Amino acid sequence: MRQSFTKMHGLGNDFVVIDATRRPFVPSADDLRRIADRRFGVGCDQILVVEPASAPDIDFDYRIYNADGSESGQCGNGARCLARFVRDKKLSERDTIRVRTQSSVLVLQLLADGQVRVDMGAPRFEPADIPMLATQRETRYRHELDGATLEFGALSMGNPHAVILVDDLDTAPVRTLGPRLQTQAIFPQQANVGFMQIVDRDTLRLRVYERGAGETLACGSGACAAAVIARLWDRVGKAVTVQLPGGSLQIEWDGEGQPVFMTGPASTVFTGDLEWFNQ
Ligand SMILES: N[C@@H](CCC[C@H](N)C(=O)O)C(=O)O
Repeated sequence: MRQSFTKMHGLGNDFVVIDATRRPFVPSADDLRRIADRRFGVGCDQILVVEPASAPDIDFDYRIYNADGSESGQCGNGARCLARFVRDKKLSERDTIRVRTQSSVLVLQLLADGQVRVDMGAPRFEPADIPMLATQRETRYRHELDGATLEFGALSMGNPHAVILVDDLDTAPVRTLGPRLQTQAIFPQQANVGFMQIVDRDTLRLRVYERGAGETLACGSGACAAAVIARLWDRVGKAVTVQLPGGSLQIEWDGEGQPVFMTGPASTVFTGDLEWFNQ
């Protein structure tokens, strides 16, 4: 039997989305890498799978796989695409749905203008929750790397993030320092590494070297992480526009213990069938 899929993107962070509500989709890591391959497969940063709800208070389970076959507990741009997908495929008629990932419950709201607003949950800062090997929570962590002291903020948005402040995003060492910091032993599950430039109190610029996918055109959870860290460092207010290479997201955060809200677009590109995927 063929496996149908929908190709979608959120600001150029692209996805293969699969409906597993009626028939299970149980891919191996090799299957996932093949789907994500931009030459031998469909090509994407992440594969998103919609599954039947595993608890009464949610609408769907939402599984997230990176292009390298690893699984994550969070994908913000994917969450917006999932809301669009569920509506377009008539899996739900509701404007607001609750989905459960490996690590979080997210509330997705389809807005009248076609954008999607996501309650991403509250950021977690305790090192054990990120997870990160550190003796105590810090607003700024310092880490010796390649003979220099690197300063960054760290938190979990349901997945681990480190955020580095830079003066000039265009020349930031995203593809060299990103993978170096990502794979340090202080991050036992690795981390998504964001490079953030402050434009003004309402605006950030951001590039993210993602775990399992490399640098992407946008990272929704990374945008939330950057906005939270910038607010903790008193560099922005409670609502910020985060400008990513693929476009902008609106992020709102009321402070410690409160959820982060992310608003942005979700686009469908095409649908197809995986001819080789038989289950
Ligand atoms: N692109 C995503 C994040 C996807 C998962 C991430 N690479 C991880 O491994 O945690 C987003 O929009 O949040």
